[in-house]
Amino acid sequence: MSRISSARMKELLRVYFVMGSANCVKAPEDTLQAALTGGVTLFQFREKGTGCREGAERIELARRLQKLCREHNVPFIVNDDVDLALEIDADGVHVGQDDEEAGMVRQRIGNRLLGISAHTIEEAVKAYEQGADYIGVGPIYPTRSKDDAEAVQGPGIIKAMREANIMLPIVGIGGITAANSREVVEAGADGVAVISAISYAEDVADSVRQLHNFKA
Ligand SMILES: Cc1ncc(COP(=O)(O)OP(=O)(O)O)c(N)n1
Ligand SMILES: Cc1ncsc1CCOP(=O)(O)O
Ligand SMILES: [Mg+2]
Repeated sequence: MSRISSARMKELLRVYFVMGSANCVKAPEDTLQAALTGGVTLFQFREKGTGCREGAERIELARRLQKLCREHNVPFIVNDDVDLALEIDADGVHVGQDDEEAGMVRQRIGNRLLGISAHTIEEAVKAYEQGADYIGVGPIYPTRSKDDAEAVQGPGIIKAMREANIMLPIVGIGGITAANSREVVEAGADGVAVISAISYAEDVADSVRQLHNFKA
């Protein structure tokens, strides 16, 4: 299998659900099942934070969520943990600036999907050189889901990246809801990555459907 095309990656980024057990009101399997029914296009297993699963329990949870994604043909991305991604044969990995060096991650994962967090134009250029298939840019708006998040930048950072000729697929993240997703895409993002607007929604499937409405 060769590297994913930029066009296909952009389609997958449309509504990207990021989740771990710390983000769920119900069982993570139930939350993900509802989100898949609603039409998420990509999923990231981000098992961190208070009370998160560890060791064998973490791997078993990853496998159960991966199975659900496979049943819906939705690629399964692992946050931070390259060893776990390789162990369970995940579809890809997402790493940030403080994680394992992204160029090394690219070598380790072959043609699997690689997402890299970028907060500046310089980091976006470097992510391209390191072999990113997409960059995650944020927090765009204030978020309660990441204690160590960088400063909020607004959609303007995505516009600035596009004006600087960053052509990589971009997903905005941080505080994104159905009410503000359109301005993120209008700034140049190909899609939105979301934790709480999906995982804490009263009707999870419907929250995903609403997040799809940023384009006609
Ligand atoms: C799609 C997407 N974009 C950005 C991030 C943040 O990654 P990182 O900066 O490594 O922070 P953690 O998520 O690991 O706490 C992401 N996870 N996904
Ligand atoms: C993982 C991550 N990276 C930047 S902001 C963020 C948290 C996004 O969560 P929410 O969609 O609940 O604001
Ligand atoms: Mg990380």
